[in-house]
Amino acid sequence: MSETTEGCLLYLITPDRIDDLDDFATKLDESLGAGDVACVQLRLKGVDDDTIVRAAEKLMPIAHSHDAIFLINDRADLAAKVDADGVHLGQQDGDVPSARTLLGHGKDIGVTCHDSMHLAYKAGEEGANYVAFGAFFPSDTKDTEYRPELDILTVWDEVTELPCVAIGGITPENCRELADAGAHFVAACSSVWNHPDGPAAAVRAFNEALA
Ligand SMILES: Cc1ncc(COP(=O)(O)OP(=O)(O)O)c(N)n1
Ligand SMILES: Cc1ncsc1CCOP(=O)(O)O
Ligand SMILES: [Mg+2]
Repeated sequence: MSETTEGCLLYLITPDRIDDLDDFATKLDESLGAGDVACVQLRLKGVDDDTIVRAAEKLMPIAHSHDAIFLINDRADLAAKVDADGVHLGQQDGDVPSARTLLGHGKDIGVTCHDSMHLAYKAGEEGANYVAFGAFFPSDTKDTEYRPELDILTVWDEVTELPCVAIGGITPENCRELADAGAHFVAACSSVWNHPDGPAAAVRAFNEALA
C-alpha cells in the first residue's frame, strides 16, 4: 500500500464469519463495483485454515478485478500459501521480520499499533508497509481498550512517509474527520456489511464522503 495522491481511500474488512461464500462473493463484487476501495482484508475468526484458503481463493480474484489489493488478517503463513498481496498483523500475530521472510519483499505487511506512536515507529523500523491506529470510535465488530485521539493521525502524517490506516467504528458519516486529520485509509467492516441500504450503498456513501 502506498500513499496516494487521491487522498484517503476505503479499506474494506470482511465479516469475521462468512456462511454462504457464493452469496458473499456476489455482495463483494457489487460493493467493489460501487466505488473505489483500495484494499480488502479477509478477517475470518474461529474457522479452520481450509476455510480461510477457500475464501481467499474465491474472493481475491474479485478484489483484483476491481484493482483492490487483498490481504489476509493474522496469518502470514496463509497469506504466503494463497499468494495474497500481504498480511495484517496484530501485536499478538507474529513479528514483521518473520512475516517478511514468509512473504518476500513485494508484499504488504500492516501492523496494529492501537494508540501508540512507539509501536508505529517500531513497526516502521521493522519494515511494515503501513501502520493502523484505532479504535477511533466504539466498534460493533471488536471490543478494544484503545481509543486514540485524532491528532495521532496528524502527527504520524507529518513525521513519516509510511501510510496509516484508521480503524474502529468508522462510518460514512464520521470518516471525513479522520481523513482531514491525516488518515491515508479508513478501514470499515460493520458500517459496510450492515448498512441499511446494503454494502454497495455504503461503499458509495464512503466514496462521496471522502471525495
Ligand atoms: C487495518 C486493521 N487494523 C487493525 C486490525 C486489528 O488487528 P488485531 O489487533 O490483530 O485484531 P484482529 O483484527 O485480529 O481481531 C485489523 N484487523 N486491521
Ligand atoms: C479489527 C478491529 N480492530 C480495532 S477496531 C476493529 C473492528 C473494525 O470493524 P468496525 O468497522 O465494524 O468497527
Ligand atoms: Mg489479529
